Amino acid sequence: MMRILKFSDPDFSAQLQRIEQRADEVPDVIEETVKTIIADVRKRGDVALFELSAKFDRIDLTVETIEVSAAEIDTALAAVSDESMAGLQLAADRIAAYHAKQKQETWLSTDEDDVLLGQMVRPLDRVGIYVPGGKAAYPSSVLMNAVPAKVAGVAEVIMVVPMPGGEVNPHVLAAAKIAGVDRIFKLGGAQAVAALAYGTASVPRVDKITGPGNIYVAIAKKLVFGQVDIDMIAGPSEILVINDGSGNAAHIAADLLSQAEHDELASAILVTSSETMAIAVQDEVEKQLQQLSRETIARQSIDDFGAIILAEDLSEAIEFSNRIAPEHLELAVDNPFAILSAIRHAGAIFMGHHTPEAAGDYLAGPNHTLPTGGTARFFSPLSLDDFVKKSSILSFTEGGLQRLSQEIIQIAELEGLEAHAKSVSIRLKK
Ligand SMILES: NC(=O)c1ccc[n+]([C@@H]2O[C@H](COP(=O)([O-])OP(=O)(O)OC[C@H]3O[C@@H](n4cnc5c(N)ncnc54)[C@H](O)[C@@H]3O)[C@@H](O)[C@H]2O)c1
Ligand SMILES: N[C@H](CO)Cc1c[nH]c[nH+]1
Ligand SMILES: [Zn+2]
Repeated sequence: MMRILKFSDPDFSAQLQRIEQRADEVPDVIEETVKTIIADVRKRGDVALFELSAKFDRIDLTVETIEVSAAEIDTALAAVSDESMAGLQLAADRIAAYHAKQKQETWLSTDEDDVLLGQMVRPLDRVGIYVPGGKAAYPSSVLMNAVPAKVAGVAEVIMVVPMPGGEVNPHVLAAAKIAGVDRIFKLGGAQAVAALAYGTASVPRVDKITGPGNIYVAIAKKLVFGQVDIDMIAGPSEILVINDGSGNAAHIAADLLSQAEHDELASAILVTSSETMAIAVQDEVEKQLQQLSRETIARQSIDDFGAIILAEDLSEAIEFSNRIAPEHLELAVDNPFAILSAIRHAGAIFMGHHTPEAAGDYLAGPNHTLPTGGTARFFSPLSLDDFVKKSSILSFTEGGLQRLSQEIIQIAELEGLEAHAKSVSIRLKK
């Protein structure tokens, strides 16, 4: 049973601690495993990948089979219905259109006649995208990562996806084809992240790794940061629903379960100012849980990291949500736009009673790769910015340098850096 708690209940603090430490404590236990895996891949390359994939994904890989072949892609495409292809294409088009709006242009400013300044935007050369595939296959995650990379102009997109038991998911490969992924490797978990970060004989080293994954993937990304860039920590899914008593309990329960079914470590929370709604959602969750094929996963997530919280009013609910900084925040209230400005931290905000989180997961357009574990306090959703980098442009005329030279020399002398000062003074007209 999903528990109904008030902020003043002693049980509430205990549950809040579990929820907040979900992202902190587990890594301590698992970090050593991930470190060992990364070190092994660095040292033994492909051989380590073959052994680890056999161990964790029950798949026998060789140099010949580690990469998905053109023939495997053709077989997959033949197995996908026209309707599924059309659905994936619609999603890809909407994601591309949304992300195209995020494009930043190279600019040069001529505010000062004798000094030209600007910023050049360039796509990354090679990006690795992690597509989860342990407990479920995620064609949508292929699109959410690869489409923006291609819109940004990334030359080479390398995808890794685990294929447990050697099973190839045709929809994942179809999504990769639609999105224009360049190469696909049958790798998952920390070993896939390590291969992308350091490169092996088979897997090319990338400049940046993006994409969500389970706790092993999230920690591996954290550990290789610096060797490569990463997007964010996008770990086990989360949803927090703020409700004012309006709306439909069955809809709210369905939205909570839509994230709980991802992972035992997922978190689903309702904060409502209505006791009637709290009880109705509690009943609905129980009813709907029993109908889910992934009931065991969803139930554990609900028991361990779920809660229905009874708030005094909407302000109390919003304050709590800002503390959690959820990956997905649903404002299931009559007038969501009236409270939007009070929301300080959330990966994505779903407004009103007709915007289920699942619409954002699949095809609304915004990215579904979002910060989790409270990191929405400082991380943003995956966006076009993740696939480009910028160079500053500086161009002085002789007169421009003359005009600003005294201050440059002055600051160089303040720092005691003589050669810096001289590099300017040597150019000045006597
Ligand atoms: N935030 C987002 O945008 C987003 C999007 C989609 C999915 N998700 C999340 O991604 C996750 C997907 O998880 P998943 O497990 O289905 O797939 P996954 O691909 O992330 O993880 C599977 C891999 O984990 C590794 N692994 C499993 N058990 C291990 C162990 N004991 N030791 C070492 N390695 C081990 C294996 O190598 C396996 O290949 C879920 O938590 C889901 O909520 C998040
Ligand atoms: N809700 C996930 C992000 O946390 C994304 C996803 C993919 N498929 C279904 N859902
Ligand atoms: Zn989802």
